[in-house]
Amino acid sequence: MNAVSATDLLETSQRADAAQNLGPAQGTPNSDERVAGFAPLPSPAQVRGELAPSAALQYRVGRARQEIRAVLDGVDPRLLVIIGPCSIHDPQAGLDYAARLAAAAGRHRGELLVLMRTYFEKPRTTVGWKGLINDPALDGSHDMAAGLRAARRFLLEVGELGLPTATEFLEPISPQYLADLVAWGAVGARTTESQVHRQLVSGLSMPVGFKNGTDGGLQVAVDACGAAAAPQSFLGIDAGGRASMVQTRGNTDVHLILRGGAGGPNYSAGDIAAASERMGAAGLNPRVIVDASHANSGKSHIRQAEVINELAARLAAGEQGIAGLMAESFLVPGAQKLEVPAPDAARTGQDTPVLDGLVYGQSVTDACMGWDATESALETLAAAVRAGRAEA
Ligand SMILES: O=C[C@H](O)[C@H](O)COP(=O)(O)O
Ligand SMILES: C=C(OP(=O)(O)O)C(=O)O
Repeated sequence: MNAVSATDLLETSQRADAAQNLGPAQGTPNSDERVAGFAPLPSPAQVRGELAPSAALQYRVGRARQEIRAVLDGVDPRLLVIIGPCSIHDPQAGLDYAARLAAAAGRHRGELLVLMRTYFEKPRTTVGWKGLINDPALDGSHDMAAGLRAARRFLLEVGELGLPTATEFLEPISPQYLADLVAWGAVGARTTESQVHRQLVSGLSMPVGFKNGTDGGLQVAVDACGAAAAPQSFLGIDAGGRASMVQTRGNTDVHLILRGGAGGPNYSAGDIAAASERMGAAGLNPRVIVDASHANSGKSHIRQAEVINELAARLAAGEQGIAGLMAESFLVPGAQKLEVPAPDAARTGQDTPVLDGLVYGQSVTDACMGWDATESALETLAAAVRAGRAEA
């Protein structure tokens, strides 16, 4: 074995860091031993100032949140439909999709309150591409300042089409950059049990749904709603990007999202009644959102459309308790594989145009229904809501 000196190792890692534009780790002795470097980001206030919403859009975001609350509380008899790509990887294709969805949402506005999934942060089971904010060039270059701006720009553009936006909050810092443009939020199955995410939700301004755990466990999500509804004090950042003690008032618009689990789907009428009862017993909103994707469809986009049809038939027959549905949909059905290079490779974000090698409008994460299936799912759901009203 060749002897490698500590100096050699240090020089090698410094060269790699320089290639990635990382500053030196700044810790005192014995700290940051595994940190390759820190790259400062613009503050949330700076990015919000550069990409500011019009007064009309600010009004629309607030108005959409009120409408979502009314649907969740059963005051507005429409069905909430949270639909769109599993992840936004190509803003241009995302906007093409948004334009089509905005038109369809307008056609069905009497029955459906349609929000677009604008998901920029992907929780991974192990490793993989973690979304547009984390790696906007999809090549391992991790230009997060560009990613935050791209996500914010996308929210502005979708908002200007008149479509309310929905996103998963994963990193506790990113909401300061984006949340003012988001009408509805989710905490995913992998983070529902996390205290950090529950605290975060307690301070978010929009309604937020917690998913049941990946094992199918409901109690973690019921507990999450209880924790997020309460005032909390925790460590966070302010708009200037300063580390801060954050004190919240609690989010009373929290609710449950059933997404199935390791034991299979959980969208039967019995599952929904049991979940509603558990939430009601805890003093929380008993009306739930059903995710037709993920473990409720075995991640099959074909099965997802069938799940929507089953749920539509039940809504048409007058079933109560379902406030909304979530579905993953994009322009082209299915998904394609994205090969992300090894994290230690030095990249610029410009020399590998990953998008050029991908199918336009097809998911690079979970499989999505294509546009035709999406349009007919929205029609089926709108008809089901009309029939359900006649039934009641
Ligand atoms: O919704 C997306 C995925 O299901 C989630 O991010 C986990 O993905 P993974 O299991 O492929 O990492
Ligand atoms: C990651 C997601 O879902 P889940 O947390 O249910 O796996 C998602 O909706 O994108």
